[in-house]
Amino acid sequence: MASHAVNEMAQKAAGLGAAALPRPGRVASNRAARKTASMPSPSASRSQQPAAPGVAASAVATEAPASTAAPPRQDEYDLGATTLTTWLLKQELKGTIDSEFAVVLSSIALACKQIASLVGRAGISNLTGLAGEENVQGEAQKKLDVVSNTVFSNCLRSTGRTGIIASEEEEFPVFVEETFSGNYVVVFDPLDGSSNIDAGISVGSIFGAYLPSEECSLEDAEDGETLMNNCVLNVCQPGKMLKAAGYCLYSTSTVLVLSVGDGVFGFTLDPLIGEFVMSHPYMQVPESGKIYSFNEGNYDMWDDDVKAYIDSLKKPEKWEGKPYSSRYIGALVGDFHRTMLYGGIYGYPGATNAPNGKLRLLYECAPMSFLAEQAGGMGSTGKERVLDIDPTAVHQRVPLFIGSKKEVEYLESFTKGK
Ligand SMILES: O=P(O)(O)OC[C@H]1O[C@](O)(COP(=O)(O)O)[C@@H](O)[C@@H]1O
Repeated sequence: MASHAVNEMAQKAAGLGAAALPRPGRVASNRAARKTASMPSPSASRSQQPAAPGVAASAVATEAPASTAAPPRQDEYDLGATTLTTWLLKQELKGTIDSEFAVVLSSIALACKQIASLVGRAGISNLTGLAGEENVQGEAQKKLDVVSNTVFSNCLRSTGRTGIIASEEEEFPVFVEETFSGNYVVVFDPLDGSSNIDAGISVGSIFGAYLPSEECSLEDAEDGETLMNNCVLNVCQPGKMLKAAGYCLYSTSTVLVLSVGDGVFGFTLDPLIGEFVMSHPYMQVPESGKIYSFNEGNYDMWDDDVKAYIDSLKKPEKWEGKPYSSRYIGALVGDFHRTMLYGGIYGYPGATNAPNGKLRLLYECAPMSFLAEQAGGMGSTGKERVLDIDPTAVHQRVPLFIGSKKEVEYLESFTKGK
């Protein structure tokens, strides 16, 4: 079933007008025509940003301030809680982000709200099952993979502040023609863990946002090919350059977790008012936790050092008589969210059939590692810090071990330097 047919179904399900869903994936062709258009140059926009110039987002965990209590209620209609909107405003006032970036993050929150409602009603709106097409990774796309990608792309485009978007579901980064300032670069996995959809088990969305690269301006692209190269270069930035990262969990509740480089905050969607309300201020991943989350079905294909590590977790005598517990949802967002709250480690090692594992650096491993570090945890390939890796391709895969600091360090004691 062609993707636009799936979109039509989503339109019906989401009650959106036909015009609202432009065809995703329009790339460079219109660029030459717009060459003359007086778009602000990426470098100009960067200097206007109150960003910490040239410094990668702080990887140091941010301590919670003395009081994270909600502000006093003004009256009975005062939510008495911090919503995502008011939190973004506070970040702007603090100069951590600017108004244009706040618009981009709000558009991502809107996309997550839409996806939450589509996921919640998938079984009764004919949105379960396959879309009949494969994505660039050779994976059979679920209908909701395609729909979530359209929803995310639409929301980002509608801001006029995103210059380039790159999705797990799109082979190439997309140059956003509608942009008129900010030119932020946004990478995303619109629906992570989609193999869980039809069974109604947790899934999620993952995203990361960068400033446009100064080294390769979109302005100077003479033709479509150069533009595409510049788009790819803009997207392929190391995780330590992230300006923000986050995920949204679609499960027993819908929880949006994000960081703009100054701690990690979680917001739960209140279905009564349709707003994300702060529920997890200054998230800190526990320093250790006796929960490991690996797909042990791949055990025989792992390196010996990873096997030795996993075997060690199961030896009760090593852990005061109580071995580690195994938990695996099969959706990175769900397993990572639990790890952020309870501690422990999630891992997707390389294997003989997939030496770099399964997960994609740009829109899965780097955003999650940014969050882990902001919350006092770690993100490692087993050999190096995920955030230090310079991506060489948009859909590049790397092994991932992420979670509590002491747990990842213990893992690295098996894998590093061997
Ligand atoms: O089924 P496996 O091999 O354990 O893989 C599950 C992992 O793959 C993922 O589903 C990633 O892939 P998708 O983004 O394509 O869903 C992760 O969320 C999850 O942790």
